[in-house]
Amino acid sequence: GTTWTQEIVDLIQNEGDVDLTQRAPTHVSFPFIEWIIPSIGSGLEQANAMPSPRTLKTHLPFQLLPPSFLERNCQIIYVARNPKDNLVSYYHFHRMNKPLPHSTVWARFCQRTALAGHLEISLGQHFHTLHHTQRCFHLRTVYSVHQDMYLNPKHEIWKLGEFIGKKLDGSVLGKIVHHTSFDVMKQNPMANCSAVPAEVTDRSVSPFMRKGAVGDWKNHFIVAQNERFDEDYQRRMAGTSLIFHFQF
Ligand SMILES: Nc1ncnc2c1ncn2[C@@H]1O[C@H](COP(=O)(O)OS(=O)(=O)O)[C@@H](OP(=O)(O)O)[C@H]1O
Repeated sequence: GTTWTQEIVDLIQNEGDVDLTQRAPTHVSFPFIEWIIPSIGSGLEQANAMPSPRTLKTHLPFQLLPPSFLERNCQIIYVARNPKDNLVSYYHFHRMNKPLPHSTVWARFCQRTALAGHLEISLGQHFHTLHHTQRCFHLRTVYSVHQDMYLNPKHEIWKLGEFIGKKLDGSVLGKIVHHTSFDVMKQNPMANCSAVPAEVTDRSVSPFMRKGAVGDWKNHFIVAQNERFDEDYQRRMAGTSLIFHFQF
């Protein structure tokens, strides 16, 4: 849901002006701070060259964020997704992302990443939500949860607007809902990640915007994987107030 949220935030900041959000691909408008791609450069340098206020992207877990994020009282939009759907999406992302360790077989990916806790995936532990919810209760943080955006996009976009400090009227809200719907975004070359260089992604293996659905995990997990996952989930997420629903 990160790219989705980025497009929503861009439209909120530009008060629904679609032409303005077409100025550049997402990774150019929003520096991805831990990203270094030879043909694009370093996200950190890109961020440093930008005037404030800047909107940045990171996949770093909370404890690895630069301390200035807290010292300077940055606003944080934390994007989370039902971890089963997230794992499935990640699996397909790994298949099409050339620099990442290749894992062609779902059963192996599922076993090694989520269940055995190996750091085979690019961004470390699959569950970093717990750390986050425990540590930043008092910070300027809002949660943007994929399934909530999917089920009630208008409300979630309104909520993000309030957080950012933009009052969105009904027509702007409707416009943002439309332009950030899966089908419209998938056709938008500035928002669908098709501008990411071919040295990084091979979209012939799997498109970046693949399904965007809630509940696709049911097409991948077998019963035993699901049971193991549930056990792990209970253990790792005990104590967090963030609730995901799996029954779709
Ligand atoms: N508009 C919209 N609606 C619904 N879903 C959307 C949308 N935009 C992106 N997506 C889905 O988000 C998944 C990619 O996640 P991220 O953007 O977080 O990936 S990234 O790590 O930041 O590159 C990936 O999910 P899957 O399709 O399930 O693989 C995208 O399709």
